[in-house]
Amino acid sequence: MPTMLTDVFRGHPIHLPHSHQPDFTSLRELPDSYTWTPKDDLLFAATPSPPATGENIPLIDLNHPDAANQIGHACRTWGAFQIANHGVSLGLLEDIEFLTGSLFRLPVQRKLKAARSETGISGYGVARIASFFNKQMWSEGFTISGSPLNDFRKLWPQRHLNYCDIVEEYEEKMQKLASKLMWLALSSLGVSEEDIKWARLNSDNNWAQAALQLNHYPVCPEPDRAMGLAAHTDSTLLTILYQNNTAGLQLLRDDIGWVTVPPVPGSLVVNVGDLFHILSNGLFKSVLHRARVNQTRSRFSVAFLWGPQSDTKISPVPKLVSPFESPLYRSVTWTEYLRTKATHFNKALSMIRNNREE
Ligand SMILES: C=C1C[C@]23C[C@@]1(O)CC[C@H]2[C@@]12CCC[C@@](C)(C(=O)O1)[C@H]2[C@@H]3C(=O)O
Ligand SMILES: O=C(O)CCC(=O)C(=O)O
Ligand SMILES: [Fe+2]
Repeated sequence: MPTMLTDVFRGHPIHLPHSHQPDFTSLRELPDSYTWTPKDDLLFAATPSPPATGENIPLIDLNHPDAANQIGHACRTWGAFQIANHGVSLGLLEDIEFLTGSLFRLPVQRKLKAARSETGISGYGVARIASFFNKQMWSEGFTISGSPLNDFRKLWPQRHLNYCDIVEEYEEKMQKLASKLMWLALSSLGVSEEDIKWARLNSDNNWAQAALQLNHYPVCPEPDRAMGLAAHTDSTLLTILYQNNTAGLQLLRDDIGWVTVPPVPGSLVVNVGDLFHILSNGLFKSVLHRARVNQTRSRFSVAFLWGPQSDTKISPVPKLVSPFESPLYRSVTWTEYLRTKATHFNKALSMIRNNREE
């Protein structure tokens, strides 16, 4: 039996201090445990932010006839892009933003009723990657994988069914969009469905798995010394992020440093995850990103983390591997990769990399 995403961490417990979550609104000063220095994260001060160069992440109109090539170029250079005319209605984006806001505005004791367990994937708590850092992040999260019914019933005894409908519709639309984006990006490399039949990544939409990560970054008394979500790559094929109209997401570009993604109302941010980097034999960049916080506005984001069915082996597309070299990576399922990431964090990719003779 393939492991469902909901069971990925069964037998792989991780201890995260959800219950020590402070009441962010009452803090007038940044506690020491929330104060970050370059010692706590080597990338903390990679460059001043925002950078002076004015380089911006591409905004791609999905109705543009050259959208596939623009997406391919963005995946190779930035590992991310924003999209307009994506077909997801403004009403649905507003609904998911409303749901996210009302979830995080609940009293902390209520949120803790749906706390993520040590071996679970779904529920309320700090980011999974928190265990790799000495300092706490200035954020709270809620992960949905599979039906949110049980958790939502605990959070909103009266209104949970409405909210479940919103999540279901949002996931359905995101699933279709993610599949479309993947095929557009692959087509820019000359890869067709026929070329990777073995991976069962066909566009019938029934093969994928996903998690929805709701993030809240409260107003922070000392944003320059705090970290909303520390630098990481996603384990996904693709991640589609909706951010409310408040800046905070930053991408790391090798030669520039941290670049802030400006919120464009109604648009969505897409980033390449580790599995797409593997599938493209390293051509698409799994971009390091993080979230910073600010002193005046609280920020919400909703990440749709999208990957293959759990028993699907992902490996570099043979067409993209030179006949004189071995593929850059060994094959791996999403389950195997998530477990490797849960133990080795940012070393996970290098652990499945093939050693090549130079
Ligand atoms: C499917 C998943 C990807 C994710 C781990 C998870 O099991 C559910 C949450 C996801 C998330 C969201 C915030 C950043 C991240 C690194 C984390 O700690 O939890 C990602 C994980 C990932 O992409 O590896
Ligand atoms: O909130 C953001 O801008 C980033 C969120 C993110 O990276 C994630 O949920 O994986
Ligand atoms: Fe992320």
